[in-house]
Amino acid sequence: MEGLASFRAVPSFTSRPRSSILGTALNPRRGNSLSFSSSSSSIVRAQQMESKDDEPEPEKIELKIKEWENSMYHNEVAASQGIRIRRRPPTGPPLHYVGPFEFRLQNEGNTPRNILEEIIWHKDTQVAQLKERQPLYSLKKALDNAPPVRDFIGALRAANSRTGLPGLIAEVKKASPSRGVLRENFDPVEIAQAYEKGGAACLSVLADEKFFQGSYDNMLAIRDAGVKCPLLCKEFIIEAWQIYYARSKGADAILLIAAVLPDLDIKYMTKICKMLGMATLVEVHDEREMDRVLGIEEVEFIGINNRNLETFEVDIGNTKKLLEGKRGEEIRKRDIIVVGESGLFTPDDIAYVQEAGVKAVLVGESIVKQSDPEKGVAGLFGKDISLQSV
Ligand SMILES: O=P(O)(O)OC[C@@H](O)[C@@H](O)c1c[nH]c2ccccc12
Repeated sequence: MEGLASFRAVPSFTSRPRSSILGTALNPRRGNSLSFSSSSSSIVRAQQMESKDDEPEPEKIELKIKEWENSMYHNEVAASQGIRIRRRPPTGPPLHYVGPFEFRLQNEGNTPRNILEEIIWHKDTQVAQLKERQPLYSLKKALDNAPPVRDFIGALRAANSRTGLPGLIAEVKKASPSRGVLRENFDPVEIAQAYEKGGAACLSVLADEKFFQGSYDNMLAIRDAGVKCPLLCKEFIIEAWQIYYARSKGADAILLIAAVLPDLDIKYMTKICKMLGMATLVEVHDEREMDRVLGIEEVEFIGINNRNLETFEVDIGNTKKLLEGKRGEEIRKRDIIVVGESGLFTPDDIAYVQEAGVKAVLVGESIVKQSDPEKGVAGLFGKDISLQSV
């Protein structure tokens, strides 16, 4: 099993473990607990906690360290890359007495610092439950029956060539934490069909139920209805398992958020998407994230989110800012497709981000809340961009 390390437990008779106790694992045969201290290598030294008088014989103990070690390693690496989002609540209560409950600091212990962190902590629990129900080996079998993958980036390039405007990724989104319910009478298939008729090149389908009232199954329903637009699974990816799961539900592209994932995760997950024939949209919000992502050679498809996912502030000037100077030159040299995301409502907004250098736009609110989303698409671009029009 991944992350399992086996070693010979070398009984130690020190009265207490070295350094801080970072985790414990039960020794299945003896019911006692082991402590292990921090170590830079993936094999940690373990020490018997048994009291001196027991004569523990050396024994081969398998110690599952994946969660503990990855959690420690992940947080350190993430912090070194400027990632503020923690993958899961810090374990246990605050490490020191913080006074009566009513005087506790808001950010003490297990309180998420912002909505993005709250969503990621929810994902951590949700993905663990989904994996229990459908382990990776069974998911890989489900992939044999998945609908064929389609060329997401190719569809955007074709639309851009056809209309001379940025290719539209139209978002099937019922609600969001920042805007609440956008559309009460929400039929994902009807909305997808209207977007396609209006000229959308691709669709973005929210999968998260708790915060966006979305569903993975909406992707299958949209495909079963005969919609040809390739689908982006709009989800908060924290583990590779989710990529396989999205593919099994008909996704053609995956979103990876740089504010959440360290570089190595982005690199690794991009390779998995490529192996599955899927596109990987890597999303950035600021210069540091853009520079990190440009440093990953596998990246060919970048989204600039004009919305700060921690504060919900929206500024379409963000797209222009991140495409200026050396960054823009690097992107053009590598022919990286850039998507302008969020806060786009009018033809002037589209013209502004197109002038900045995007070849595609990701739009949700301004068209999903229209009574006729097909007309909403024409209103967004200021002209009919449907296949019948040009
Ligand atoms: O509804 P808007 O402002 O048009 O934004 C759409 C899309 O960009 C937005 O939903 C989005 C882009 N990246 C995200 C990451 C998580 C959640 C949501 C998003």
